Amino acid sequence: MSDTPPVPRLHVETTRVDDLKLLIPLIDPRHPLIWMRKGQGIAGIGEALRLEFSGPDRMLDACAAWKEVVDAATVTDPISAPGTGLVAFGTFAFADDSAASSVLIVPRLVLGKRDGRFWITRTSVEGEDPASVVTPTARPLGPEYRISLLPGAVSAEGFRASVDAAIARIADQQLSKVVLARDLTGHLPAGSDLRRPLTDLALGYPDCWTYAVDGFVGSSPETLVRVDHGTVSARVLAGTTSRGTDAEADQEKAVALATSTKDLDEHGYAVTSVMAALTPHSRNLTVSEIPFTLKLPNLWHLASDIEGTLSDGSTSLDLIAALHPTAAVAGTPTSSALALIHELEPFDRGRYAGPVGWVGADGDGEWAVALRSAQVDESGDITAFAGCGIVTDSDPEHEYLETKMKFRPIVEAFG
Ligand SMILES: C=C(O[C@H]1C=CC=C(C(=O)O)[C@@H]1O)C(=O)O
Repeated sequence: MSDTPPVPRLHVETTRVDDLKLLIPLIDPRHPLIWMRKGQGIAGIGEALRLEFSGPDRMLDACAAWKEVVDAATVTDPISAPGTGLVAFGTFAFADDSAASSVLIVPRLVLGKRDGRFWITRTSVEGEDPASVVTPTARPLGPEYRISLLPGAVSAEGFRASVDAAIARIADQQLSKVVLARDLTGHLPAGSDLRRPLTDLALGYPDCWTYAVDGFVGSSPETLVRVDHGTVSARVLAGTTSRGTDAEADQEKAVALATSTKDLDEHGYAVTSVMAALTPHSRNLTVSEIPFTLKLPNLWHLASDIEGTLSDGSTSLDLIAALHPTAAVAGTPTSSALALIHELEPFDRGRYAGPVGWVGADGDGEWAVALRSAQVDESGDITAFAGCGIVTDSDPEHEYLETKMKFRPIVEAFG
């Protein structure tokens, strides 16, 4: 007899509503579920279904489990737009051997806004009274709090030493690029309202994907993959510099980044890895001819947009499984880079640099690379990571300062 629990039969109903003002005040202060950019997106409340995965096949297992959930569900969706109908929010661990769980969560209630359309999706499990899924009202934010995030397992010196070691391995031709991270840790006061940092992130970084799934929060500028009615797209980032202190200096920084051989090399590895992963699943795949400079409040990135048409019916979950980990967060070649990360980073990255996003019933979805993130545990412990691509011309002090810039969104949202 199989001991696999039966797949729950979900009853899902989307209805159009006239208006939804701000999404964040509507969500749970302690267990927020959100995915938004430029003020649009989806917010979730409660859990109708939670699926957990781990190990090397965590994403492929999620694909299979999601298909069963979709097949068993009854969905009424008169809008049929990205984020309507049955959706799950998801976050996946970076490493195959991570102790962090990877999850798909179907909320009881999803509130969505996109292109002037607003909707509410109610989900109940068969046997439950659908009327028990009540519409929330905005709740005032809880008391203000400010915490310090301090170096955790890796000190500034430790990070610089790891970068030195990585440069030596690259010089030895053991690999071409590796992405090394360091951690900051802190503790939140009991009952802290996570909608506060999320509001700061969403307002401060409107062009990034602001996300919260299972205590994992952040604002990422990097789209791992987006699948929408047969089109596939991604935004690859790698190569970073600081913002200038005035308009002229800022422009000079952008020009220097766009012409830096070191950053263009670092970027090239990341683009190649994404193209290689998407090519078997797409046709007409195009990439920006030369990388462009992407301006964020805390830094400049080199960016390339990739777009194509899906050729094999892959879902967004299939594609995150194919793409992860790209050379923007691991390195090149992938296996040597992962081995070096394992050797030089004395911590489990958890969900940092893994895929975070959502998937719909038809497999479409939007996934970011979980950068500029922090994991908040039930105890209030918080851990954040930031990393940099190391190539042959990297400089340890420069890379350390780059991690400081990358921590800024999280450090300022919580501090
Ligand atoms: C690994 C991170 O950023 C990646 C994405 C953009 C630019 C990067 C870089 O310039 O090193 C990294 O590849 C991070 O933010 O922790």
